[in-house]
Amino acid sequence: MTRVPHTISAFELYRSFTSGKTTTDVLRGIDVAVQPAELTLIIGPSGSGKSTLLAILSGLLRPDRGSVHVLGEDLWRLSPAQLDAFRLAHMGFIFQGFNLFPALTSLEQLLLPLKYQGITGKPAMSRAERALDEVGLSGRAKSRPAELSGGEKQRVAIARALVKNPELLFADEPTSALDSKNGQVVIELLHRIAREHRTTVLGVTHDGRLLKHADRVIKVEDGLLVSDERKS
Ligand SMILES: Nc1ncnc2c1ncn2[C@@H]1O[C@H](COP(=O)(O)OP(=O)(O)OP(=O)(O)O)[C@@H](O)[C@H]1O
Repeated sequence: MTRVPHTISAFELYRSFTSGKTTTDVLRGIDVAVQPAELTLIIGPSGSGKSTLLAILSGLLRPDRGSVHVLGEDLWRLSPAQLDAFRLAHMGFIFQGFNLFPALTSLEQLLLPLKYQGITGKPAMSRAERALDEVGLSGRAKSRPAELSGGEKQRVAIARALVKNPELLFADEPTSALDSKNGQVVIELLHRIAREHRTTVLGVTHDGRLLKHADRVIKVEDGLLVSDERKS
C-alpha cells in the first residue's frame, strides 16, 4: 500500500446531536491532518468533542458537514459496505473497556479478525503468535479475559488490532481503565507500534501523563481545535 503524505486529513467537520428540543453543536468546524507513522493524541476537557472527532475520523460516525480523507480515500463518500470493507482492511481499534470476548482465549481473540479477512490455518496461527509475543503475552495465549489483569487485557486488545497489520490504529481512552504503571506500558507500546510498524496511531486521552509519549498533541475545546503541538 502506498502511503500518502497525510494518512488522515479532515476538513471543516461539523457534528451536532439533538435530544428532545435541545441541539448541541459538538464539533464546530475542525480541520485535522494526521501524519503517518506517528502517535498523535487528542486531548481536551470532558464533553469537548474528542470521542466524536475520533469516531468521525475512523468511519464510525457520519459528520453533518465536512470531509475526511483516509489513505487517499474520501471516507464518507463510500457506501456502507465499502466503508466496512475499508475499515476491516486498514483500521484497528482499541477501546477503554477492552471489548474482548469473555469465552475466547487470547489466541482465539486474535484468530477471529484474521478469519474475517479470510486468513486461517497455519498462517493465521503464526501471525497471532507473533502479535501476542510483540505485546509480551506469549505465555498468556490460552488465558481467557477473566484470568488476565486490566493491563494484560488491553495488551491482548492491542495485539488483536495489530494482528491485521493495519495502517491505522484508533484508541479511545485506551488507558483510562488502567493504573498509572499499566497506562504507561500501554502508551509506550502504542508509540513503539507507530515507530516500528509505521502505523498511524490516533488516540483520545484524559491522562496528561501520557502526553510525553506522543509525537503530536492536538487539543480540542468546545468543538474547536485550539492547538496542535509537535513533541518530537
Ligand atoms: N450519540 C450521542 N447523542 C447525544 N449526544 C451525544 C452523543 N455522543 C456525544 N454526545 C454529546 O456530545 C458532547 C461531546 O461528547 P464527546 O464524547 O465527543 O466528548 P469528549 O470530549 O470525548 O468527552 P469525554 O472526555 O467526557 O469522553 C457531549 O456533550 C455528549 O453528551
